Amino acid sequence: MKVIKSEYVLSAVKPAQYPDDALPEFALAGRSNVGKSSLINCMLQRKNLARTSSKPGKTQTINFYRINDLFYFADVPGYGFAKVPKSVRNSWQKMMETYFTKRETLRGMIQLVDIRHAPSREDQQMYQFLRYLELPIMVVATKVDKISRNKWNKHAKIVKDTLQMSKEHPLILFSSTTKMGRDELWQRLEALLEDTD
Ligand SMILES: Nc1nc2c(ncn2[C@@H]2O[C@H](COP(=O)(O)OP(=O)(O)OP(=O)(O)O)[C@@H](O)[C@H]2O)c(=O)[nH]1
Ligand SMILES: [Mg+2]
Repeated sequence: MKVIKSEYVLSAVKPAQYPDDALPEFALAGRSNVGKSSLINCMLQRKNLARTSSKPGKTQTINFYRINDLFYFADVPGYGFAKVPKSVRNSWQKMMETYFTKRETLRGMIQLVDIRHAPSREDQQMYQFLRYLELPIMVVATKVDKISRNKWNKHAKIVKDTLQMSKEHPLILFSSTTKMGRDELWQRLEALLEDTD
């Protein structure tokens, strides 16, 4: 996709605040610091449209980005971040559960895992939860630039096996640093946008 226009629209913590123009939407999911906001910037070739940080817990609201006036990316807070108080974590979790289950315009989910590590229990739970929603899922194994090429296949297999990934769902090896996987993810997203139009 040629990105002609990409803009931050708004941040929401509850459904009444979500954009209501009914454009299709793709949401990110993954633990804190895995690279969700970085992936959005990489896809849009924007350095700092979505705010990133080397410290986990940067994204704290659901942030909506509109692309080519055609669809949205929704950036979300990550899970598994121990350093915020439990009450805050619980409210994030509720906010996310509401968003994932109630958002009718969701056309697909991009679940990120870190290629370097076997998916955590929370990653596994998230994948199961997304399957239950019956939306298209793309699993993105990111930070591929951090391991050597001869380990990619082995690590990809660990991701697939640990998540018990369905053959329906693609695993895309990705790096926001080198842009590896960017074209493949765009192809998947474009196909989903065309599918149900
Ligand atoms: N080497 C490398 N670093 C990455 C990659 N993607 C993200 N990072 C780095 O990882 C850190 C976290 O990235 P973010 O995009 O802020 O992560 P996030 O998932 O949005 O985190 P939260 O908002 O806290 O949930 C930053 O320091 C990024 O520069 C990647 O593909 N390769
Ligand atoms: Mg973020």
